Amino acid sequence: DTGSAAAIPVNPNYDIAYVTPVSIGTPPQTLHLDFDTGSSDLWVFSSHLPASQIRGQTIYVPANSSTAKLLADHTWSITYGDGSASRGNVYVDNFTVGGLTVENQAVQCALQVSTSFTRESNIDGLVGLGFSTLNTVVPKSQLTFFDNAKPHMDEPVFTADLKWKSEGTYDFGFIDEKKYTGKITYVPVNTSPGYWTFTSSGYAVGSGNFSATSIVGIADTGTSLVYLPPSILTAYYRQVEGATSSRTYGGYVFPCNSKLPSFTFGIGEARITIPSSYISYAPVTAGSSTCFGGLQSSSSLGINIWGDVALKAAFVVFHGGNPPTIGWAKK
Ligand SMILES: N[C@H]1[C@H](O)[C@@H](Sc2ccccc2)[C@@H]2OC[C@H]1O2
Repeated sequence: DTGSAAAIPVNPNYDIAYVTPVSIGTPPQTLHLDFDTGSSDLWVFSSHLPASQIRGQTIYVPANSSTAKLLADHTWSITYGDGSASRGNVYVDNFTVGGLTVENQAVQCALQVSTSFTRESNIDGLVGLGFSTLNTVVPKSQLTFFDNAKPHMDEPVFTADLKWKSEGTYDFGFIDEKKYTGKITYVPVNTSPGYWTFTSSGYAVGSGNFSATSIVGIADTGTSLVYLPPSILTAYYRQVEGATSSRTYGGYVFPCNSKLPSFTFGIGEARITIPSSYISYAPVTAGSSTCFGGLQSSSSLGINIWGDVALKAAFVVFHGGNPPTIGWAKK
């Protein structure tokens, strides 16, 4: 089996997150979910939520699906890196992404979501594509859509072709040669943390020399920005006129009309360059002439994160073989 579905920016001006249409149940209910390689719960806004927590999202109504079955006495509760959270109960149902169907997929229904989810009216839930060891369902943890689909896939892979301010694609079960140029460089993945954790071989700021240094980090489609060690941030932002690390805005900001260098990171011998336009991320508040950077410090996170700002500069292969690997190509 294979599948292919759109990755649509939730906001026309800034790539905060991307959503992908999925079908759940019988007859099919279409929701737009945030595919997240940084977590492993598949959860949806549901008919179990209080109306006060819903603001335009589409809800999944298990009662309207003839194939939905409650997983009795199972619950889940998750808190994300940005402090957002949700919790609820669990059904299994048919789950289809871009023509690829998994029967009896655990669909975690929200009974409670935090305000940052309520505020994001274009996200109807998440599809965790991290390793199933991170799934929060108790007493029995559940498998991700990828783990359930893998045995039926032509190849045990999914790929991310995210794009700057435009619609990209998630493909499942195949690698589309038309979506990238040159070769795909694969590097090992450490699955123990439960994320797609890999080691980058170094970085360069603009046209500067490449600094060979191992950077352990995760590829996280659910995180908007790139979070790296402070030393790398200093090296980057000292090239940006008027850049400062702002306590007010919680990160590096600069005048929106400042000239920004590109940022290159290494994957083995290969190099991926993030264009400067991706790094001038967004005005700190609507209409402001101060902009927030797409590269920020990971010092408060305890983990380096290659989020959408980096991922959309590449074609990324999440290879679920034994052992899993991650592949990066220019496009
Ligand atoms: N893996 C990421 C996850 O997808 C999001 S959850 C989320 C929260 C609000 C709005 C949209 C998504 C959160 O930020 C970083 C990390 O946790």
